[in-house]
Amino acid sequence: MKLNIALLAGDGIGPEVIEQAVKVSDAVAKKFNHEINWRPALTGAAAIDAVGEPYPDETHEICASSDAVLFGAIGHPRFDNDPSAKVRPEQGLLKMRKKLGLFANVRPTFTFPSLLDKSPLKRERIEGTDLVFLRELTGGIYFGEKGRREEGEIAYDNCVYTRAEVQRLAKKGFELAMTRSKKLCCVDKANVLETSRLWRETVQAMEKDYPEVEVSYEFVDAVAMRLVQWPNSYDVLITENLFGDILTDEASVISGSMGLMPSASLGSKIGLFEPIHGSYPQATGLNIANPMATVLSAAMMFENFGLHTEGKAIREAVNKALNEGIVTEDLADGGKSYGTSEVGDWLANNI
Ligand SMILES: NC(=O)C1=CN([C@@H]2O[C@H](COP(=O)(O)OP(=O)(O)OC[C@H]3O[C@@H](n4cnc5c(N)ncnc54)[C@H](O)[C@@H]3O)[C@@H](O)[C@H]2O)C=CC1
Ligand SMILES: CC(C)CC(=O)C(=O)O
Ligand SMILES: [Mg+2]
Repeated sequence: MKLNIALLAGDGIGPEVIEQAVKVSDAVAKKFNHEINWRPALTGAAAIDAVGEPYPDETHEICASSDAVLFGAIGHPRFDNDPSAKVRPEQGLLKMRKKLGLFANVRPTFTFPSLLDKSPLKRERIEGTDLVFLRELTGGIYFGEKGRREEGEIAYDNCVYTRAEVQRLAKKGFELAMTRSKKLCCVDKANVLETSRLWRETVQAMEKDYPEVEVSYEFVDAVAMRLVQWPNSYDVLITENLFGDILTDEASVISGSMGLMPSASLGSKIGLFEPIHGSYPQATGLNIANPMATVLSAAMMFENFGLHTEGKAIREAVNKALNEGIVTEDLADGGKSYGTSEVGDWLANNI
C-alpha cells in the first residue's frame, strides 16, 4: 500500500516522540512492503513562531490531502503562563479537529502484564482492564462561545451540543460495543447539566436499535471514582469532550504512564492519530519522554487502514520491550532506563 501521511510533530517532546513513531512505522512499511510518504507540516507554538498561527492553511491542505495524520503534541509554557495570549498553540489542535471533522476520539485503556505491579493501583483491581473511551471531540465547552464581560470581571465558556452531534458519537459507541463485550456506559452529569440531559435522552432513544447492548448511565463524578476502583467493570464509555479529556488522563494511571496512551481521532474522512499526552515541556530535548503512546498511535493508524498484521507487529514489539525492561524513566521505577531514541531504535529493530 502507498500511504501519504501528514506528519505534525508540534512542540515540546512532540518532535522526539514523532521521530520514534516514524522509525517504527518505516520498519513496518519495509517488512510488509508498504511505501510511506511522510509530509511534515507546522502546527502549535512552532507554527505561531514561523507564520503567526497554530494551524496554518498550508498545514490544513497537507492534512486534508493525505491518507492520515500522525500528530505529536502542542503547547508551550510561555502561552500556558500568559492567560492574556490571544493566539495559543492549543487553538491549532482544536481548529484541526474541527476542520478535519474528527468528532470521535477513540482512547483505549489497557494493562500490560509486565507493568501490573508498577501501577499505584492494586494488581487485582487493574488486571485484565480493557476499556475504550469514545470522547466527543468537536463540540461541547471547548467549542462554545467564550468571552468576558463586565470589563473582564466575568468570564464564560458555553457548553453546547446538538442532538445530531450526540447521535453520531453514540452510534460509533454502540457499534464498537457490538464488536466487544456489548456493554456501553454513557458518562454524563444529567442531574445538573442540560447538555447532559440531551445526551442521556438521545442515547436512551437509540437503545432500541441495539437490543443486545447493555447500556448504563453514570454520572461523571462517580465514574472518576469507579474508573480507578473497578476499571474492569467498564468496556465502552461514551462521553462529551471535557469529561473525556479529564477521565482519560486519569485512566493512564491504570496502564502505568501517560507515555503509553494512544488515540485515534476519527470522522467521516481521514483519521488523525495522536498520543493523549501533551508536550511535556519539562522533558523537551532531554531524550527521556516515553515514545510508546505515539508508536501505539501509529499502530492504530495501520489498523484503521485495515492493516491489522502491521498494527499487531507494533503492539508485539511494545509488549516485548516492556517485558524486557527497555523502557524510559517513567516506567523504570528508579531502575535502569533507556532514552526516547534508544527505545525507538529497539522497537524498530524488533518489528
Ligand atoms: N494533545 C496535545 O497536544 C495536548 C497538549 N497539551 C499541552 O501540553 C502542555 C503541557 O501540559 P501538561 O498538563 O503538563 O500535560 P502533559 O500531558 O504534557 O504532561 C503531564 C505529565 O504527564 C507525563 N507525561 C506526559 N507525556 C509523557 C511521555 N511521553 N512520557 C512520559 N511521561 C509523560 C509527565 O509526568 C508530565 O508531567 C500544555 O501546554 C498543554 O496545553 C496538553 C494535553 C494535550
Ligand atoms: C490541549 C487540549 C485542547 C487537548 C487535550 O488535552 C487533549 O486532547 O487531550
Ligand atoms: Mg488532554
